[in-house]
Amino acid sequence: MTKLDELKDMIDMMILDSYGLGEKSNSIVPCKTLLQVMKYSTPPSGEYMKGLQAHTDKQFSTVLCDDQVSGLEFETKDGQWNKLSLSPSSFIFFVGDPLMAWSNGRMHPVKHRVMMSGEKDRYSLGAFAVPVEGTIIKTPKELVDEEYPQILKEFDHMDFTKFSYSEEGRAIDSARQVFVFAGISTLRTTSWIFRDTPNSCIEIFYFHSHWVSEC
Ligand SMILES: O=C(O)CCC(=O)C(=O)O
Ligand SMILES: [Fe+2]
Repeated sequence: MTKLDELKDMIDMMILDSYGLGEKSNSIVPCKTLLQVMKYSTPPSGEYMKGLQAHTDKQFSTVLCDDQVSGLEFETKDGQWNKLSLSPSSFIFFVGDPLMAWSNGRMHPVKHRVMMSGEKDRYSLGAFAVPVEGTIIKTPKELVDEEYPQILKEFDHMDFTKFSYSEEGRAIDSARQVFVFAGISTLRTTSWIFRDTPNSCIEIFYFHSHWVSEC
């Protein structure tokens, strides 16, 4: 088991404990880890250029580290974009849409993007926790109450992933896809148009994607 898996499992345990579910289970959903290295090229001088479009993660959760070349930004709840600078020894943990769904909206999948400026390429390493095939994302009954009525129907993670990459899914703002796909009270709507420009500077430099473990 890799150190990154240990970190992810520790965070899962902290989440379960914080909801009083630690006694019942020691993992949230069965996942495999997908490791991916990304390179974002330095933009033409003086430009501020998109490296990765704004999105919420479709994987269950993500542990990310970088080479201290800034570029990662996150959106606050009031719509402001802030830069995130990681120290050399730190990792960031992103709540993905499926973890938000499991927690019945108690955990917030923050929207993030990469914007490049300056003179150095950026490299990042992501360890994406991907639910194993056939996993149904379902809120435990303990997380549904009057304050938090159920917001999503249970769904197959693979079906959601396929939807998010479909033409219909791509026309919807990333953060809303899961609500359109599985929302209980949300009407199916495509009014959130996802905008993209062809001038992105992301390049998957070393797409070494392999399953490193089964948890
Ligand atoms: O490379 C980064 O800094 C962010 C990557 C990311 O958000 C993703 O791949 O989902
Ligand atoms: Fe992401």
